[in-house]
Amino acid sequence: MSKPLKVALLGCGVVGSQVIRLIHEQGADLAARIGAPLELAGVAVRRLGRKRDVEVDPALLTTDAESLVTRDDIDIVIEVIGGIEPARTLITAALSRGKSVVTANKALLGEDGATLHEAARTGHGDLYFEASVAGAIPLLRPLRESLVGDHVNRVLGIVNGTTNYILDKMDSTGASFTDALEEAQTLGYAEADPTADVEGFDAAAKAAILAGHAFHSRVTAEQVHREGITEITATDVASAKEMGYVIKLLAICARSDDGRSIGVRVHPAMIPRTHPLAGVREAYNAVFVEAESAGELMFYGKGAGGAPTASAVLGDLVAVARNRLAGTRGPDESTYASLKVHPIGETVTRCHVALDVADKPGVLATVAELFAKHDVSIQTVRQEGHGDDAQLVIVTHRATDADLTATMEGLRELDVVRAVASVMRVEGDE
Ligand SMILES: NC(=O)C1=CN([C@@H]2O[C@H](COP(=O)(O)OP(=O)(O)OC[C@H]3O[C@@H](n4cnc5c(N)ncnc54)[C@H](OP(=O)(O)O)[C@@H]3O)[C@@H](O)[C@H]2O)C=CC1
Ligand SMILES: N[C@@H](CC=O)C(=O)O
Repeated sequence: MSKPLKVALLGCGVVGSQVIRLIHEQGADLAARIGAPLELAGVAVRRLGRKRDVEVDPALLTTDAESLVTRDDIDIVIEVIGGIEPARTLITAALSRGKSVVTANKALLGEDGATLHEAARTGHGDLYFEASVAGAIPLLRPLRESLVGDHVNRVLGIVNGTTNYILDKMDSTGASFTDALEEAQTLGYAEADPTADVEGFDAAAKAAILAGHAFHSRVTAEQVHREGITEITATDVASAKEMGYVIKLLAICARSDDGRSIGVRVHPAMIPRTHPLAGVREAYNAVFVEAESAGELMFYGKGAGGAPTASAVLGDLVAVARNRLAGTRGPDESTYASLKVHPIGETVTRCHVALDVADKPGVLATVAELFAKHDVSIQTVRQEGHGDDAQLVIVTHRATDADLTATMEGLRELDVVRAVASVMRVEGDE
């Protein structure tokens, strides 16, 4: 057995406290799997004297994270503080000194992953971050390693537990968005300020990381088209249900038809109730990967929570510890092939639209003519109600988002259309 590897932990909150618990409870097993014991050498927090969810030796606690990560005797740094700063400065300081880093920080990787990967490359250390996307679900390592010889065409999934919980409650109980959000907050899924979840920022950061690994390209969260779920009403959810669909917040990363660029987007979409993603309930996550040779793969599990996320952190911890002992590094992510991210207008998608109209001759013809003018082909059209209260419900074939958007704008200006009652993308049944 080699001499102990010294670990510095930055953050002792929801995830950090569970990391400490696992290191303590499974110390002997981890040592056997690694070939050296792990020694927790310091824990950086914001406030001393706060009650923790795990017992921590007070002598290990410090508010001086910078001194901890730059200590010569530290081998591995685990960052579970979150946010951009000071996390970025601390991680780069550790990597540039040749330490290995494990992080769960999707916000930072989504905003500025390139800086971290470059620091890992020049410092000859490891940067592992399985926990940053979909918590406990092994997803990045399969993309980084198992599927690296294949050609991924699409990654499609539910990567935010809070929004999935809210949409699932709206679907199963008829709750309003506000009531479902309140329930998610009571259960501890959503933060007191749930903006990052409900506005899609969290999912967009994860989509950027996923797309980067699936397509070996550099993608930032800023390049991800993002729409949240705050505008979705109980009526939208109920009418989707009536038509055999369920609304989910999806992250979609897809190669363009000509293979020369990728589209990366996060938005609510209607999927058929028979689609496997429709069965993903509560705060669970699930991701489909479609690869040329492997075919369709589905990953499912807990995307959030202290213990599930700590499980992914521990997996990375063992991997970087083994690498250090073997004097090697994991895959180098700093030299990406560069597929460009195309703008949302070039993305090909389908649309469901409900129009309030009067039930009289010529209305359907005028509406159909507008779709044709913008090169959007209609797949199905159905009329509900009659007289002054009629509604045309139209589902399109695949068209570019630019053509669909121009069609929706045109519909709002047509005299025969009293209101565009709802517009939503449709995925999963082409
Ligand atoms: N919670 C989850 O389900 C998941 C979280 N993640 C990611 O894991 C990371 C951690 O999340 P989570 O554990 O929920 O966050 P918490 O807010 O629960 O914990 C953050 C910890 O960081 C400490 N901290 C904050 N600022 C500093 C600082 N400047 N110096 C030293 N310590 C500091 C806090 O100290 P103090 O306790 O004193 O305030 C706290 O212990 C984030 O990147 C998050 O996105 C990823 C997947 C799931
Ligand atoms: N807020 C996230 C948890 C961490 O990634 C979610 O709800 O999925």
